[in-house]
Order: sequence, then C-alpha cells, then structure tokens
Amino acid sequence: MGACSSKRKDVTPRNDFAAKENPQDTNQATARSKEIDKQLEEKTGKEIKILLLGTAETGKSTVLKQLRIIHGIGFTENDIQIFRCAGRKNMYDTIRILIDAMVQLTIPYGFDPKVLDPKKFASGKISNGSGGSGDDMLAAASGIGKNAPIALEAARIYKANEAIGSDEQVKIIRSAVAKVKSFEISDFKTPLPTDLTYALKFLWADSGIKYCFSRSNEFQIIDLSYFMQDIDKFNSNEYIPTNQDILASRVMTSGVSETQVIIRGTVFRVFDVGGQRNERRKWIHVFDNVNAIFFLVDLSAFNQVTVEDSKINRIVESLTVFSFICNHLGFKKTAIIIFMNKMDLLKEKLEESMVADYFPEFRGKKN
Ligand SMILES: Nc1nc2c(ncn2[C@@H]2O[C@H](COP(=O)(O)OP(=O)(O)OP(=O)(O)O)[C@@H](O)[C@H]2O)c(=O)[nH]1
Ligand SMILES: [Mg+2]
Repeated sequence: MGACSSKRKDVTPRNDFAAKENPQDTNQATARSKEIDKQLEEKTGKEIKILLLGTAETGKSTVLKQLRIIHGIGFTENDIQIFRCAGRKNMYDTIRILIDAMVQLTIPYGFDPKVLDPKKFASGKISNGSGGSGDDMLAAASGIGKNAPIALEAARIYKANEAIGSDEQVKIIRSAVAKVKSFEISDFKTPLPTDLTYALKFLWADSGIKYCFSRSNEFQIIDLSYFMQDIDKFNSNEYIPTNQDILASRVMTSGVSETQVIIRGTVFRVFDVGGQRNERRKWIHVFDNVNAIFFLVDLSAFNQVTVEDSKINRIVESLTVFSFICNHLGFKKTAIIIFMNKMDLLKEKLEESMVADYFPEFRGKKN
C-alpha cells in the first residue's frame, strides 16, 4: 500500500459513551488531551512515528486497514483492485493448501468423523485401497479412544488417503483435485474459470476437507473461510470489495509501507512491515526516532507453529521478537504497546483446545 494522508481536521471517532460522561470529567479529559498534544508537538514538531511490529500473520496490516477506514482515508482504486485479486487468490490458496494437508494428515475425502454409520463405510470404496472393510475400520476406530484421530485409522486400514464414496463420487473428487492442482497460477486479475470455481466449491463442501480444516493448527493455513462462503460473488468481475471484505482478505506484506494520518494537526506516520523472518531484517531501516511501537501478538496462535520452523510455537516466537524489541537500545524512550489480537479466534479455539496442552506451565482457567 502506498503512502497517503488525511487532511480532515478532526477525525477522532466519537462513541455513544461520550454524551453520558460527567461534564467535569470531560473537561478534565479535554484539558489532559490538550496537554499531551502540546507535549507531543514540542517533542516531535507535530510528527509522531509509530511502528506496527509483530511476527507473521498477527494482524499488523489489518490494524492499518482499520486505521484507514476509521480515519476516513479509505483505499485507492489500485488498493481495491489488489483486494479484489486477493479474495480470488485467498479462495484458491485455501483449497490448494487443504489438498496437500489431506495427504499430510492422511485424511480420505468424504471422511466424516461424526458419521460412523456402518452401512456407509461398508458400502464405501476407497479409490486406491488395498483391502479392509468398513467394519474393520469401525472396529479400529472404536478401539483407538474417542480423542484419537479416526481418520488416521481409516487411512491406515485402507492404506489410502484418497476418497470414501461410490465410484462416481470418487471420480468427481479426483477430477476436482486434478483441476485445482493443474491450475496455472495467474495474477488473479481476471475471474477464476468456472470449472475451477466448481471444483473449489465441491471440495470445500467435502466432509473430509472440513475435518482437515478443523485440524488447521497442524499445518500452515490462514482461516479465510469468509471468502469460501460465496465463491461466485467474490470471483465475479463486478465484485467491489466492501470494508469488511478488505479486512478479511490476506495479502502478505513484503518491505515497509508508510501511511500518514493527521489528527488535530498532528501527523501520525504509521509504518507497516512484513512479519516473516526474512522480512524482519528490513525493520532496522525504520528504527530511528520512533515514538511508539504497537507490537501485535496473535493470541489464537497458541496451538500453532511458525511458518519458518515447524518446531517453534508461534507465541514463543512472538515472545522472542518482543524481547528483542524491548531490549533494543534505540527504543529506550519509545512507548511499547502490546496489542493482543485475534481474540475472536482464541475464544473459538478454546472450545476445542487447551492452552495447558501447549504451555504446561499455564495455570489459568481452561477457557
Ligand atoms: N478472525 C480474525 N482474523 C484476523 C484478525 N486480525 C487479522 N486477522 C486476519 O489474519 C490474517 C493476517 O492478517 P494480516 O494483517 O495480513 O497480518 P500481518 O501481521 O500483516 O502479516 P504479515 O504481513 O505477513 O506480517 C488476515 O486474513 C486478517 O483478515 C482478528 O482479530 N480476527
Ligand atoms: Mg502485513
């Protein structure tokens, strides 16, 4: 995203609570706010430099997008085009990653851990299986304990990870997978071809893929299910991304971008950086004269490993980088604010997962 600025004089959002405040408190708060503004002006000559830091996928660019929306900066035509393409790429990537994860986790297409109907499995065929019946699978599944991944057992018995279903179903799945795999990656500027979107929809509806997605902390994928709900809409040529679509889309940041926001005469220069390890070496270029750092942490990542190293937990990686930033001599006088992000996803995950399973020293409540 390129640099831009807001010329609006007062763009501070008001909320409903403001009207209910005690007038005396409001006066005091206004006076204090003016005092802080004055101090900042004296210190920085009306310029505040802010860095958005954090490891990959913690939500730095999303915070910047929110800032642009809240302060009325909005997005350029070029930005809108980037987000339109991002939506298409996000949908394609989701299924492409899941296809590989199905192999990695040995999950057959059509597999549904909740449906243990003997008839379904007994009559089902495994496309490249070599023996084993549905009854065998059920017996094994019931013997491995309720928390063990039943899919693994299914794959072990059938020595397959392809598909459960009739010959016709298996044929359709094979053809959909082949369609996605053979797609020549484009710049996503034009809509995805209809036969490809058909394959994406078909696979997204598959119970095995759904089960695979439910184990998404075991491989690298961003939850972009927002786009998968309406593939045709997001793929269409006429589609114009809304603010909500823009916030949900994912474009990895490479390099450094600056956005300027002017609030009551003070210029806030906000720098967004890439959080992946190979991007972090570029951070140093913006380390001079920083007034504040917003350090983002993805709290929902407690059960995930980093993209770069499958042995490193994402929260541990965040702590390491945070510690480096806090101890950096250049930031002795810099305000450092931790931004605990993705609380919505954390809440969802705590229904299924426990923090203590990943951090045994954690003594807090289960959820
Ligand atoms: N559910 C949920 N998703 C979020 C939240 N914040 C960000 N995301 C999503 O997380 C994904 C990654 O967010 P980004 O803002 O691109 O992350 P980043 O820190 O800029 O990542 P890099 O550019 O790789 O360093 C995007 O798809 C966002 O829509 C949140 O609070 N909740
Ligand atoms: Mg980013």
